Amino acid sequence: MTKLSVNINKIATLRNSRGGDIPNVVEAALNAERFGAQGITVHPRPDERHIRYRDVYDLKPVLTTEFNIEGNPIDRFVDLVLDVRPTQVTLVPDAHNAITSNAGWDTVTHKAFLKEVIARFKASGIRTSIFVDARPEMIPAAAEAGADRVELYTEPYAKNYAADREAAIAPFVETAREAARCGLGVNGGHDLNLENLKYFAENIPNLLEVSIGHALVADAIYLGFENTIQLYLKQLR
Ligand SMILES: CC(=O)[C@@H](O)[C@H](O)COP(=O)(O)O
Ligand SMILES: NCC(=O)COP(=O)(O)O
Repeated sequence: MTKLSVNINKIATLRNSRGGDIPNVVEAALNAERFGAQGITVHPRPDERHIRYRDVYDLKPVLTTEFNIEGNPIDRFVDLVLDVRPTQVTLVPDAHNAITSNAGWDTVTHKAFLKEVIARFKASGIRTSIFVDARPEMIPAAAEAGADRVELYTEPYAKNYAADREAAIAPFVETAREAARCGLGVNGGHDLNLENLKYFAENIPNLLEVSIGHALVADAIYLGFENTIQLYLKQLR
C-alpha cells in the first residue's frame, strides 16, 4: 500500500508568520503521526522561509515514522542530512528563489554530481530519492547515479487532471514503468490533493509513497487535522 508522508512545511510557514512558536512544528508532526501519517516530510530551503534547519534537528529524535528530508543538495543541506541521518533524502533541483519546487532533475546532465552526493548519503545508510519530471528518458541515469527511488513531480498531473485525467496520468505511468525496469522505487508528490490522489494511486504501478503538504494543511483549516489525514489515507486504500 502507498504510504502517506505528511509535509509540514506550511505548519512552519504559519509559525514563522508571527515570530513565535505557535503552531509548534514538532507537536504538529507528532500529532500527524498519531493521526495515521506514515511519514513526515520537510523541505528546509536555503532562506528557511518555513522549515528551519533547527526544526530538522528537533524532529529527528522524536519521530517514530519515516523521516524524509527534501532539498537542493547544496553543501549546507548535505551536511544537515548527513548529520541528522533521516530515513530518506529526496534531492530537488530548486533554484534558491523559487516560490516552490517546479521541475525535476536533468539526470543525464547532472549524473556525475548526483552519483557523488548519493554515494555519500548511501554510505550513511540513508535511502535516496531523486525528484524527476514524468520523462522516462530521465530514469536510467537516475538508476546509474545510484538512487534507490525517484519521486515523480506531480504538479503537471494535478494541473491537467480536471481537464483530462487519462491524458494527465499517461506520462507518469510510463515513467513509473521505466523506473520499475531500472530497479527504482517510485514516490510521488507536489500538488496532490483529495480530488486527484485516488486516481493517481490507483494507476501508478508500485507507488511506494506520496508526500503531501500544501493541500493537506489547507484542507485541515476546514476539516480538522486528524480528519484530513484520515481522508487522505482513505484515498490510498
Ligand atoms: C519537492 C516538493 O514538491 C515539495 O517539497 C514542495 O516543493 C514543497 O515545497 P514548498 O512547501 O516550499 O512549496
Ligand atoms: N514532495 C512533495 C511534498 O513534499 C509536498 O508537496 P505539496 O503537497 O506541498 O505540493
